[in-house]
Amino acid sequence: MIEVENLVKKYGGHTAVDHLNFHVEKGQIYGFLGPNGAGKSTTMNIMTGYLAATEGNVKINGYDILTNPEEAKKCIGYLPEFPPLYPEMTVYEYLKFVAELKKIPKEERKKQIEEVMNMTMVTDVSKRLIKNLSKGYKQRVGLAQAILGYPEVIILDEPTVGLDPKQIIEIRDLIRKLGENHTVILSSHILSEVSAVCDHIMIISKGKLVASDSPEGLQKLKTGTADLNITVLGKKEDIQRALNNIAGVKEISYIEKEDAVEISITTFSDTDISREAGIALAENKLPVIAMSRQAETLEDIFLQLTSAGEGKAVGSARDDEGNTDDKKGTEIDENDNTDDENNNDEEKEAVKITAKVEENEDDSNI
Ligand SMILES: Nc1ncnc2c1ncn2[C@@H]1O[C@H](COP(=O)(O)OP(=O)(O)OP(=O)(O)O)[C@@H](O)[C@H]1O
Repeated sequence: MIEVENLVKKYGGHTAVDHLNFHVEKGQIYGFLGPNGAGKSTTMNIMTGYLAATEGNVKINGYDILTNPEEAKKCIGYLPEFPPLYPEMTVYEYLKFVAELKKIPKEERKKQIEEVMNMTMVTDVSKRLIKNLSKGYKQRVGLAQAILGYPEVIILDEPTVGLDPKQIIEIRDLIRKLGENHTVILSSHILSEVSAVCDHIMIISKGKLVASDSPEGLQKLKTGTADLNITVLGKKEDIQRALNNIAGVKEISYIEKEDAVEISITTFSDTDISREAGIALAENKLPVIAMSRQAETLEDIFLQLTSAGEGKAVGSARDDEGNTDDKKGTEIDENDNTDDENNNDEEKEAVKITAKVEENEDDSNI
C-alpha cells in the first residue's frame, strides 16, 4: 500500500531523514514514534507530497508521490502538524471548500460533511469562525478535513497535541474506528499514545528507523529485569552481610551517604525480593527508611532505542526485500552511546514533562 524506499532529507548540512525504508500494509494502524526532532513530520510531509525528498522515493498504491502526485494524493488524507485552516471561514464553509477541492461529487458533499463533523464532534461549532475556536477544536476540524472523501490512507501528524485528556480519549476512539476501514498512520512522541491505538509501531530516532514491531513484539525487547531501591541506616559491610544470602539477585550496588546506604538491587522482573530483603535487614537491626521497586517499562525500551547507538536497527524492521529481522534487541550497541547518556536524561525529563502536560492539559473547551 505504501512503500518508502531509501528516503533521505537534508536541510543544508543537517540530515533530518536518514535512509528510511518501510512498508505499510492495508487496514492497520501504524504509529510513528520518536522524540522531538526525530524526523517524523519531515517524513510525513514527504509521504504526502508536501515536501520533496533529497533521495529515495515514496509510492502510494503503486503511484510515485513525486512523479504521479495527483493519483497518489487521491489515496491520502493528511492532518499536518499545523493544519492549513482558513480562520475567516466557518467550520462548515471550510469543510465545504475542502470537499470541493477533493472533488467529492456534489450530491454527496452535504451528507459526507455532516458525517465527518459528527465523527470529529464539531457539529456544535459548525457555524463558528475557525479563528474563534480553541486549539482542540481547530485540531478536530483539521482531522475532519483529512477524513473527508474517506481516503484509503489517513496520515495524522501528532493528532492529539493541544487536546485536553477527555478529548484525547475521544480522538483515540475515533482513530480506532477509522482503523476499521482505513489504513491510518499517526505520529507521536508519546509512547502511551501509540501503544494505546496502534497495531504496529515504528520507532524513529535521528532520522533512522530503530524498531518496527507490534506493541507486543516491542515488549519482548524488555530485558525482563526490575530494580529494587532501598535506603538503609547503617554501615555498608553490615548491610552486605545481611543481604548476602538472598537468592535471585542479578546485580547489587551500594552508594554510601552520611549515615545511610542507598542500595540498588537488580532482579528478574518475576522475582520480588523486597519482603526477604526487608526481613534480613530488620533481623540485623538495620532500619530501612525507604524502599521502592520498579519493573522495566515499554517507556524504558523507547528511551534505550532512541538514545542508544546511532539508530541501529532492532526489532523486526523490514529490509528492502520485505524480509524481517528477527534478531530482536541484539543489535543495540551498549558501548556506542558515548555522548548519549546526557540525552537519555534529557529525554527522560522530556517524557516526564510530556506526561505532566498531558495530565494538566487545559480543557477550555471551545
Ligand atoms: N525547514 C527546516 N529547515 C531546517 N531544519 C529543519 C526544517 N524542518 C525540520 N528541520 C530539522 O529536521 C529535524 C527533524 O525535524 P522534524 O520536524 O521532522 O522532527 P519531528 O520528529 O517531527 O519532531 P517534532 O515532534 O518536534 O515535530 C529537526 O532537527 C529539525 O530541527
